[in-house]
Formats: sequence, structure tokens, C-alpha cells
Amino acid sequence: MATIAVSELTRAYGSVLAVDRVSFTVGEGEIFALLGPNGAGKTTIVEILEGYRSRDSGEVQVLGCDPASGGSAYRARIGVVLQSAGFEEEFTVRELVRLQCGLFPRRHDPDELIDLVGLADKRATRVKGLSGGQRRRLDLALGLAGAPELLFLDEPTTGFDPAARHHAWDLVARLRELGTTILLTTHYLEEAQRLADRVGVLKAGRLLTVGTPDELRAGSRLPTVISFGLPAGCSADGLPALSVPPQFREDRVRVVTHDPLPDARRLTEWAAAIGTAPADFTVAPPTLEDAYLALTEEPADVG
Ligand SMILES: Nc1ncnc2c1ncn2[C@@H]1O[C@H](COP(=O)(O)OP(=O)(O)OP(=O)(O)O)[C@@H](O)[C@H]1O
Repeated sequence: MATIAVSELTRAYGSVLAVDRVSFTVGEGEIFALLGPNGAGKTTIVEILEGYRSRDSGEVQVLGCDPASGGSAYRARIGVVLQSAGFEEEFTVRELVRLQCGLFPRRHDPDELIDLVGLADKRATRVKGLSGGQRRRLDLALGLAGAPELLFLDEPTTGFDPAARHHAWDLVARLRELGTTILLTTHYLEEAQRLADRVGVLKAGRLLTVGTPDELRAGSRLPTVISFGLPAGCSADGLPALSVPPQFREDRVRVVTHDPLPDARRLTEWAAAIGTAPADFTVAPPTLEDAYLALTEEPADVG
């Protein structure tokens, strides 16, 4: 049975149709990322799934319950990590985590949880002495306090430096290993590519597509870009025939191709024949971000 099953979910605020007949499922142990531009409807969907917001129509089942009527028993089974939880600044990390763990019947050991989120050396630090990234780790510890079967992560690494972001990604990977199902929202496409088993892309309340990051990249039909520096003494005329005319930018050549393999083969054979390796030869297939931008920048499908 799916951990989350949403069918034809609809929610309007006055004349704004924030969520328009959205359907998707999330399997047990899966990491699912909801993506979409500002105002696409992500928060509305997540809050309906958490049981904090009502819906106008559609079916929603989460952990076998309807969140609208699940009450506190339902909410004890989920973990919610918000973007900016307000903390009691005078509490220490350990005090806050212990208090939060005490609220749940099924709970983590507070000290293990502090270790898990990488705050072991900040156990006795007051919240007011934590950096922004450390506060986000504390957010995560508090969201995990009830050993949730399902975790909602709302933009978990916004404001993180690169090292803290990688640490958070490792942590999510460990949670996956522990079997936690995760619904993630993020504006970082690299984060979705790294973490999500599947992603759903929303725009103006409609779910445009659902698939694995690789399926979305392949489905985008965007070209691959082969680029390299022209070796000294070589002219553009000497390049082999390719599936498309190459473009020249300063001293670099760009081949924007839907047929990358034969083009790359011709170019490497050409390089071998002239005996000089082109500088910084790269083959860049479309990224999830490219596919996402192509999808969300298309005119809206009305109907
Ligand atoms: N309480 C509310 N009252 C009126 N309109 C709302 C309310 N909450 C959201 N909306 C509108 O519903 C739409 C969807 O908003 P929502 O917050 O779900 O989007 P989002 O995808 O989470 O955006 P973001 O990426 O900016 O967080 C937007 O047009 C927003 O203005």
C-alpha cells in the first residue's frame, strides 16, 4: 500500500485555484520531491497531507488515514521540518531535543538524535549561540523526535553553505537507509536530483509530470552540449563533419546536438588524427534543472 495516495486533490483560496486536480502516490521508503515555481501549490499540498489545511475535494490517504480526520494520533506518526521554526533561545540543544522527544509516545533517544544530525559538539550550546545552518540541523532533529514513519522536509537546505548542504544530503540518505519515507520540497534541482527517487513538477496548481529525475531529463528531449578549446594552430575549417554546425565562442567550440555519441566519436577520432588533445573536452547532457526550466517555462496548459 502506498504511504501517500492523492487523487484529484483540489483546493482554492477565493478565486485562486492553488491546487487543481492533483494525483500522485509515494511508496513506502521512497523519497519524493515536489518541485515548482513560487506559488505553484507545494505548501498547500504538503499542509493538506500534514492535516493542517483543509481541501475542497479529492481523496487523500496518508499512512492509511485521512489527514483531515486523523487528529493527534495521525500527527504523532509524521515528522514535519519547517523552514523557520521559532525556538526558545535560552534552551540548550539537548534540553530542546529532550523536551520534543518527550511529546511523542514512539520516540528517538535524544542524544542519538543529536549525534545523527551532527550537533554532538553543540549539545550544551544555547540556541542563541547556533549558526543558521546549525539551527536547521536542530529543526531536523526536532522533526525526527517522534521517530516518524513519514517525514515532511520543507526546503531543508535553504541558506546552507555547500559543506552544510552536503552534510544534510548525507543525513537524508541515512534516513532513507533507516526506511523513513520522505516528502521533500525544494527549489534546488541538484538537491532533487541527488536525493529524490521520483519528483513531481507543479505549475499553477497542476501537476505537470511525475517521474524519476533521469526520466524527466530523458523526456525533456533537450540537446547535449559538447564543448572544447580549439587546439593551437587548428582552424574551424579543420573540424570533422558533425550532425549540427558547431558554434564558436571566443576560443571554445560548442556542439549542441541531439546525437552526442556519433559527434563525440568523430571529434575524438579527429583529435587522435591531428595528435593534439582539445583542451577541457566536456560532454554535458541536460540536467534536471534544464528539464525543469523547459517544463515550467512552457505556456500553461489550460483545461
Ligand atoms: N492562505 C492563503 N490565502 C490566499 N491565498 C493563498 C493562501 N496560501 C496560498 N495562497 C495562494 O495559493 C497559491 C499556492 O501557494 P503555495 O504557498 O501553496 O505555493 P508554493 O508552491 O508553496 O510557493 P513557494 O515556492 O513560494 O513557497 C499561490 O497563488 C498563493 O498566493
